Amino acid sequence: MTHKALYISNLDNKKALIDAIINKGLFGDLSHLKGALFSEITINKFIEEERTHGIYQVKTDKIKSLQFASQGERKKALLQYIISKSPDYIIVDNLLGSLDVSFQQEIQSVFSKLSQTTLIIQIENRVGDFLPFIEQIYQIKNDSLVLLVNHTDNKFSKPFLESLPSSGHLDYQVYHPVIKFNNVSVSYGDRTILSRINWEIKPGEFWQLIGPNGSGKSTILSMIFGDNPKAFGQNITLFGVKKGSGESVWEIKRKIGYFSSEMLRGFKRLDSIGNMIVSGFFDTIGLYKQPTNQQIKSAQQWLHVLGLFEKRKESFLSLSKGHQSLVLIARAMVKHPPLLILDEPTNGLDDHDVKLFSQLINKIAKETNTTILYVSHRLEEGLLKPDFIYKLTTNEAGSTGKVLEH
Ligand SMILES: Nc1ncnc2c1ncn2[C@@H]1O[C@H](COP(=O)(O)OP(=O)(O)OP(=O)(O)O)[C@@H](O)[C@H]1O
Repeated sequence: MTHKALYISNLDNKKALIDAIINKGLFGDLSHLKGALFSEITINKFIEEERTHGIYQVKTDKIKSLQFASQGERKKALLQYIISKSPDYIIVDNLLGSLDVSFQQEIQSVFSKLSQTTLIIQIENRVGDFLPFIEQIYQIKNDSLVLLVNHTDNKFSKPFLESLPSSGHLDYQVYHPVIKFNNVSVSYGDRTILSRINWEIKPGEFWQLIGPNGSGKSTILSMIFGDNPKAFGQNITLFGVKKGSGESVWEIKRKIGYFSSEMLRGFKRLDSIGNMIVSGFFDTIGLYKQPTNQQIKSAQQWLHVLGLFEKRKESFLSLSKGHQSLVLIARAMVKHPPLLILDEPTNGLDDHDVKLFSQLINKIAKETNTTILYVSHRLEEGLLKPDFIYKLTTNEAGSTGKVLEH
């Protein structure tokens, strides 16, 4: 049994490649074998089944439904389900994305064991994520498979040379504290998720939020950015104002630039790249209001920074995933928000795009006064070290948090 892998970029059509592996014998004839696909694609299919037919096939002792499970919990549950079906081969797509550090190690050893009896075909866009037992790693060149040799890519060592638009006389100190949680606890039914969280973020700081899968990171974000009803009655201060003392959700959202890799899936409309950035002033997707000259100028400066000014009238969807991410970060930043939230921002990006992403965030951290809250299991190589890390630790009685300083 020769385990194989395919190194792809965000420009390759992953779904078509998976189809070619399963049905067209890209890596040899699999038609007589029982296969499984370990991928977000499969998770989304099962969630669709839950929603439309009420069929709950993928469960664990802890998780009864994929819909309400965290990203990592979903992958754990899918792996357990796939193993229970004893397939002859498993196609693994984005093995480590969304997984916490300890589960990353665990899943690698689970697959090492499985590889003794089961053919593994792995598809990755991060060269560091291949399983150690894979014997042959291929990539697509001119529509054919070639072995991957010595992958280095230094093409974009200094991609963003122009300055970011200035925030003028905006005084970010008036937003102190940007976020303050005072003994915040959250429960679902009789399960406590967060237990007495105390956390203060000051203007201009760069934070990373970490914690194992299911520890409550997304829940914390939804209390800040979303309209999670669990925030009601809690002692939370946002931008110097106690939550619940009159500010509407929209007023809060106006002060936050938000980017998550999940957003890349949501855009189907045919907006131009330029409009996509300008729409950041209105917190809408697409442009419904006439922007002011100053707003247009600011958006144009972002287009210059990204090197996309000449392409501004082209469709946003024509860009690679990496460049779509950069445009959405510019869209989040164009209004000079006091807070930028980056929620698992590199999940799904390939090596090349992650380098671009890191350089853009470094530039934002250096050139603006915006506070950055970065939520990720990974600390990307090229990314500046955050000033502080807030770490959630899971406990039976709910996750607790503490600040780790560099
Ligand atoms: N609406 C809900 N009903 C019941 N349980 C929920 C609901 N929303 C979240 N949970 C549970 O709360 C816990 C925390 O979930 P959350 O998504 O905040 O974790 P996370 O730290 O972001 O995880 P991951 O790193 O895996 O994305 C999980 O165990 C999840 O199953």
